[in-house]
Amino acid sequence: MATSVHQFTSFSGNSRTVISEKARAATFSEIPLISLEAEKQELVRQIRTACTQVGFFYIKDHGIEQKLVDDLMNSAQEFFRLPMEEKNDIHFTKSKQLKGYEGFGDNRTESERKPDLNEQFSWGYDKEMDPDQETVFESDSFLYGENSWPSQVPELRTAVKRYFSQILLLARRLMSLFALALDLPENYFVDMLKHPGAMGRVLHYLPQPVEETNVLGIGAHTDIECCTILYPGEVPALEILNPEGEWIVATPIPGTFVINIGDMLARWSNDFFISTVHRVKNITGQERYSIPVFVGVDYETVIEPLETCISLHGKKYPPVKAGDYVYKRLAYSRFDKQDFENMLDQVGVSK
Ligand SMILES: O=C(O)CCC(=O)C(=O)O
Ligand SMILES: [Fe+2]
Repeated sequence: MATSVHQFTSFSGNSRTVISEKARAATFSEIPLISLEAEKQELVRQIRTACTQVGFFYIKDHGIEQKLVDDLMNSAQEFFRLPMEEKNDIHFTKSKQLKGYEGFGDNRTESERKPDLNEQFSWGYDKEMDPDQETVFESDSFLYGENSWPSQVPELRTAVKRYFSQILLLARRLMSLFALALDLPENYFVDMLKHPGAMGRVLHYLPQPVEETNVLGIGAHTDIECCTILYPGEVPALEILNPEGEWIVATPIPGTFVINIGDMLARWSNDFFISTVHRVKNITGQERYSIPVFVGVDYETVIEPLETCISLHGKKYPPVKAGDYVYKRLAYSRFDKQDFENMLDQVGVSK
């Protein structure tokens, strides 16, 4: 049996053994590379294998132009270069939906709540950015609020809109493939992506000391929503925990996105799809930027293990409302215990 250096327990209560703090490079067979232009049945087969065995995969032939990514990266970098006081004008604590700027150490993603060595700019779904928008948009969720944009860099808003609108289309495409991979009707999840609880962010990581694991770009965690569509930039620093308990580096492959399953889809599929533990350890000596988009369903949706996935183990998770689940998780890593509880009271989410 492998010697454990560390035990990692995710928010869902699943526990994983880590056998070494040091990461090694991944081979392609460990993190599959999937072409979205593959023949449909074959594509669904590859997606099912990736989601049930790895929880992470690269996609190519996705149709998103690199220019949209570059424009967003450039304007976000311009924002990050602003003086701290100006960035703090849109500090996330001023937004009920926790959108806007988060400084170094504001976020404590890891279960032991060590501060993350990154700053970030976040936005949420807005129907103006959605090419497939419903004409009627009705929701009682407070999470669909205004985004916080920096007045100093107006092009950031334009670049986000252009990028996010294309990513939303890709998100619906991926979610229909996930439905097929779970033997559900193709539109099963897409019908719950009418005004999806999707959020995007640009992250800026500083280089960190080579063998320091006490401070990480992002501490070990699993993602909250159904899946994440990540543009990982060019700097290799994203590490994923493989079934043997080793950290392996998901090296960026030009022209691809990294897709991973999050806890919402793991819960929905009763852990048939794996929400894989990952972290960012930037020991390259270079600054790093990445753009994850977290794809969640309409915030009103109740998520409960699917009948098609409960035969072996029964239902492993109680039902949760998507918006409550997301908010609780976001607030948990951003506030201390007392403030966290006050925030939940204020927005009416049960503890
Ligand atoms: O920056 C990355 O590569 C990953 C970011 C991440 O894991 C997250 O924001 O949840
Ligand atoms: Fe993540």
